[in-house]
Amino acid sequence: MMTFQHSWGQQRGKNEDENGRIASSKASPEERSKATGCHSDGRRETTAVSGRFTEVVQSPQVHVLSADCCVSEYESTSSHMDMLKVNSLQDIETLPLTSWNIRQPAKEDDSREEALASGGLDLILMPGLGFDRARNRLGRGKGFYDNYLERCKKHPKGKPYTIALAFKEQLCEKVPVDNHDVPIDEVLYEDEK
Ligand SMILES: Nc1nc2c(c(=O)[nH]1)N(C=O)[C@@H](CNc1ccc(C(=O)N[C@@H](CCC(=O)O)C(=O)O)cc1)CN2
Ligand SMILES: Nc1ncnc2c1ncn2[C@@H]1O[C@H](COP(=O)(O)OP(=O)(O)OP(=O)(O)O)[C@@H](O)[C@H]1O
Repeated sequence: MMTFQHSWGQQRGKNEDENGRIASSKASPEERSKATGCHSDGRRETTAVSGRFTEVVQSPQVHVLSADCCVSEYESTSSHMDMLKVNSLQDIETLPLTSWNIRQPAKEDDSREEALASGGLDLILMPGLGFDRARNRLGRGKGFYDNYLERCKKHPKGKPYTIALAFKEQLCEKVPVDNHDVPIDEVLYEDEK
């Protein structure tokens, strides 16, 4: 089983501030991977889900956290993405695959609640091609997540906490970012060895 035992978190070291930020490139995902030295060929990408948690206290000793889970639904012709509620693991596993091999509800499936039309989100597990120590994220270059986080900030719940799970191939020296890029709150990564 894969474990993510290390983290780059909120407390930045002295070399982990935003000094090194450089302009965003308009490069393709392949060019972006090459330029940053991080490698993700789609076979090792951690999954993307988001959730809203409810604490159910069963007894003073037992706390159960229940979560409403959502998956992304992106529009390939724009930078618009929604987060739609899923009902179970089996529900996720039976969603249709897009041309990018991402499972998401079909366009005509209007039965699902959108997170920002209801209670908002507590947490997003962020996908990405690569991540650096300043917790910058290299995405697929369409701005889906940065735009979605902007929308979250306008919701009463505010911006959800963001965590990325990174395989070692996805750890980069420096990810190119611009003013729109929202740093990840915490990057959990596996052993770099
Ligand atoms: N698991 C997972 N879900 C995710 C993402 C992700 O990276 N991983 N996304 C993270 O954002 C969003 C989907 N990102 C996408 C980004 C670009 C294109 C796209 O249509 N690309 C162009 C080609 C671009 C190029 O190669 O230059 C195309 O296919 O025409 C599709 C989806 C939402 N859900
Ligand atoms: N909130 C925003 N408002 C306006 N433009 C934005 C916003 N977020 C990103 N952009 C623009 O969208 C383009 C793509 O952004 P970027 O390269 O950061 O995408 P990405 O994070 O890699 O993509 P994705 O989230 O889809 O994986 C850039 O030109 C960026 O300036």
